[in-house]
Formats: sequence, structure tokens, C-alpha cells
Amino acid sequence: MAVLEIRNLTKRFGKTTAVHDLDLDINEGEVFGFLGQNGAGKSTTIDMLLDFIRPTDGTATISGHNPQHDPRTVRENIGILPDAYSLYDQLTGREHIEFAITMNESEEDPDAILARVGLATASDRPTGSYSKGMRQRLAFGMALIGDPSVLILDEPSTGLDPNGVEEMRTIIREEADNGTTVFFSSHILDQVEAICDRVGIIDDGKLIAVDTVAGLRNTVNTRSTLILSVDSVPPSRGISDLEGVTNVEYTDEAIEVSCTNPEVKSSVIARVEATGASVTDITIEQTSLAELFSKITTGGKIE
Ligand SMILES: Nc1ncnc2c1ncn2[C@@H]1O[C@H](COP(=O)(O)OP(=O)(O)OP(=O)(O)O)[C@@H](O)[C@H]1O
Repeated sequence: MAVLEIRNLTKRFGKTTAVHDLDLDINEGEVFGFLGQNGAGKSTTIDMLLDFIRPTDGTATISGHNPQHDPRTVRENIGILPDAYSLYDQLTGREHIEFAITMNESEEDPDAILARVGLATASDRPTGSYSKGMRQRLAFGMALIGDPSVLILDEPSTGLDPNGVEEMRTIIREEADNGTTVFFSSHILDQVEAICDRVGIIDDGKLIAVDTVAGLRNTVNTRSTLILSVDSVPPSRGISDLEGVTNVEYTDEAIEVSCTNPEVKSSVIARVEATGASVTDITIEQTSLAELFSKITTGGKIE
């Protein structure tokens, strides 16, 4: 079921069309990554979902509620980690969490939330002494309060160290597994790839691709490299003749095959094994999401 329904959403600022005719459905329990270059229209889209700004045209509904007509219900249903937020430097982490619990009329245990976001030992320190990553953890903890059905996270891993990124990823996955829909924007493409069920790419206000990362790889003409470790390197047996194979290189213990067609890999393995060699290990190096993103936003567009 679509929890987030965006229809013909458009925002113009004078002559600038920041978001153009956006259509998107995001399902219950889905983790959706919203990608785009600087100025592509990500924040404008998020601001319209939150009713921080009004669309010029079109609608966005969250769990069937239009934020323009029913802002209170929408706010009760969503947890937000905005791009820019302020903390009260004099108040402790625990006091922030307690305040958010009161505002949400929730019964949650502040210590459990602080522990979940890795702030148990810093909970009684004023947030003025927090590092950037600690502030981000606290803001994320506040977004989780009230068991929101939708989490909207703007660049959630900003300021986090690798452990923090991993912990946040685990929490996002746990929330999604419990049915929460997660919509987040990011520039850190490898992290998006590791966590998202689907990604959408916005370019110059237009949504130019929506798919799984694997789906994008199949749609865009991308390369992958198949590295076969073998017990004995066979003489070339027609591997380079296979359609979709662009290059074959032999080392003492391995064969590296560059493929443009993902389906050719099984044929390559079959041909190697037909020579009597045994394949002892297989590694596939895929085009990263960063490369896909660059390819899609610089001309290799998906029709
Ligand atoms: N209040 C505004 N008035 C005029 N133009 C605006 C306003 N807000 C955004 N824009 C323009 O709309 C376009 C989209 O901006 P937006 O902030 O949505 O991009 P973004 O994808 O979030 O970028 P970034 O990654 O840099 O945060 C840009 O051309 C921007 O200059």
C-alpha cells in the first residue's frame, strides 16, 4: 500500500521550476533514497511533504492525509530529521528527549531512546558540549519518538563516524521492518545503496529514474567485472567471443572478464569449466551507485 503518494507535484519560484510534475508512490515499510545533485529539488520536495512550503500545483499525501488540509494529523504520523535544526545548548540530551516525548504524548522511556542512538553515557551533558555527530544522533532519536508511520530524513548521516552510520542504518532497517516508511535524501551514494529498497533520482526538478539499484544497473548500460579464481588457467576458449563480453584478462590464478550484459556471466563460467578448469571463487565488481548516478545525471538518461 502506498503511504506516500505524490501526484504532479510542482513548485515554481518565479521563473525557476524547482520541482516539475513529480509522481511517486512509496509503500509501507519501504526505505526510499531520494538522490539529486545540488539544486536538483530534493529539499523543495521534502518541504512540500512537510507543508513548510506550498506546491504551485499537484498534491502529496501521507497515509491519505494532505499536509495542507490536515497538518496536525500529518505531523503526528511522521518523524522528521530536517537538514537544519536547532538544539537548546543549555539542556541535556535527556531533557531534549523528554521534551519530545511530552510533545508527542508518548509513554516511551527516554533512556531506551538515548541508548538506541548511542548517547547513553552522554545523556546528562548539555548539548552545547555535543559534537556534530552527537547532535545528529540526538536529532535522529527525537525523530523516532511516537512510533511514526513515516520517517523523513534529510541527509541523516551528516557528521556521523562510520560506526554511527552503521548504527543509524541498523535502526532505519529495524523501523522499516516494523512497517515504518522511510524517505531520505542523501549525497552519500554508497550508504544509500547499502540501505535502500528503491532510489529515485531527481535532476533539474524532474524525476528521471525510480528503481532498485539493481534495476538501475540493468537499465543503464553499465559494466561489471567478473573475477574467476581458478585452479589452473585455461587457454582462451571463446570467452571473448560471447556477446556482452568486452575484455578478458588472464593472470596466474584468475580470469578477469568485463561484461556489459549481466546475463553473460553464467555462460562465461560454463565456458571456463568446459576446459576442465575448476572455478574456486567468484567475485563480481559492479558499477557503484555513484557511477550510475553520474551516468544518469549527465546524459545517459533512462527513458
Ligand atoms: N525560496 C526559494 N526561492 C527561489 N528559488 C529557490 C528557493 N528554494 C529553492 N530554490 C531553487 O529551487 C531549486 C531547487 O532547490 P532545492 O533546495 O530544492 O535543491 P536541493 O536538491 O535540495 O539542493 P541541495 O542538495 O543543494 O540542498 C534551486 O534552483 C534553488 O535555487
